[in-house]
Amino acid sequence: MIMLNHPFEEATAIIEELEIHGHQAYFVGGCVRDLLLNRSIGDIDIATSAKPQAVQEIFQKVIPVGIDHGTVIVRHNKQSYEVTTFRIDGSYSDKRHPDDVQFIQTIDQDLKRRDFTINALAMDKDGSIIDLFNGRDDIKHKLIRTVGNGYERFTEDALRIIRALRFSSQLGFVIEDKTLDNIKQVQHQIKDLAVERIANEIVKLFAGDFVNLGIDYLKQTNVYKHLPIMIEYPYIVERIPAPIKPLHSFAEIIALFHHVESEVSIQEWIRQWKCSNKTRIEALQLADALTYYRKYGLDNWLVYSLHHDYYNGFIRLQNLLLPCPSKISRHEIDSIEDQLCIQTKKDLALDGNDIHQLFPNTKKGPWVGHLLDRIEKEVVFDNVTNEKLMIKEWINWNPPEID
Ligand SMILES: Nc1ccn([C@@H]2O[C@H](COP(=O)(O)OP(=O)(O)OP(=O)(O)O)[C@@H](O)[C@H]2O)c(=O)n1
Ligand SMILES: [Mg+2]
Repeated sequence: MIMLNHPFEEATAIIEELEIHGHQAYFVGGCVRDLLLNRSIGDIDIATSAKPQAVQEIFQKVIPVGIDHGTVIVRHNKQSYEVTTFRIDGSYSDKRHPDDVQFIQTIDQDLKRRDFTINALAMDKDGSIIDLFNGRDDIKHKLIRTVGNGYERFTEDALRIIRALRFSSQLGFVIEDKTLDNIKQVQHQIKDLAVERIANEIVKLFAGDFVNLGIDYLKQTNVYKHLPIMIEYPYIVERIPAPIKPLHSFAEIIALFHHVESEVSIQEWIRQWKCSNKTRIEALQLADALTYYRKYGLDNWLVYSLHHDYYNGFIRLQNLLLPCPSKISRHEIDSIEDQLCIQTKKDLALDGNDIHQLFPNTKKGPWVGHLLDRIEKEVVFDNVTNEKLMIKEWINWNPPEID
């Protein structure tokens, strides 16, 4: 038995409440695995014999996020807990009714439907563990192994193939031989998955502490040949520098791939992987910064153009690509930032109106913007002081090309 501390202690109240109402309830999945591994606990998931309707009646604050699949979020002391009814998935045994799930009364069958032995653990409120598939042994031996027949587990949900690789990357675990064979047999089904689900797992894979192991599996299994863009440009995976360090976002991953094969535009990555606008902006900024660095190195303009939030991502990526002695530090970037005399174009001491007053007889046009761009660069590089008079003087010597 294990002494349960935070965050399990707080969640015990949910299990007790379900038990008081005559139901069974356990901690399940990743939280139990991570507890045994001494890793920080992400979400706490609870499995129960109570039907979703009953769960909703027992607790005051609930969010019915996936009633059809038996999942209700219970809010307790400002925390969210996913409470899911014991179930077997109809879709797994009968592909004709994909959303058909069947609620059941015992946890055994529920554990049997899960992906890997290390994830098929349940724990009661006192810390006793139910381990029907030797998940604890596999944790001890650092092994990723499917529960039962791997071919079936992966056919039920091909995302589990990518999950296997991402767990190896997060935990530094080896994929057990048969499981690896099954991955190779079923991987062509990856193409039918929603790309957003794959992207979620790929982000975790590239963020893992053992990312190089994850990437090795990606190559060794040929799984990457079933992923968008990598289908068409399989060699880009070979071009990932090795070893790498963990990356923190999908945008960083895209920027890295774009750097090793610029023929695939950021836009294309965003389109095929259905990324958010936020990811698009971040990836474009990072890719621009890497390209600029390759040409000019680290200077005022690079730091000025790159959004503050992406400094660390840029450093992470750039340092993968640079030999050891020339690595960039955050301190280096911060001290350049501190000395920048403007933060944005709006900080320029002179604007479009001022320019029109300087050239009262000249028609408005794109030349005004171009001139401002040049001024901005001169000011950022400290070639011109950011004062109206000084800038006007500069314009005198560097007259605009009027279109
Ligand atoms: N395709 C999937 C996804 C999930 N699960 C089961 O549902 C649990 C919870 O899923 P999820 O939160 O996605 O994964 P975790 O293992 O909890 O990992 P993480 O720590 O990243 O949340 C898993 O442990 C596993 O038992 C599964 O069997 N098959
Ligand atoms: Mg989880």
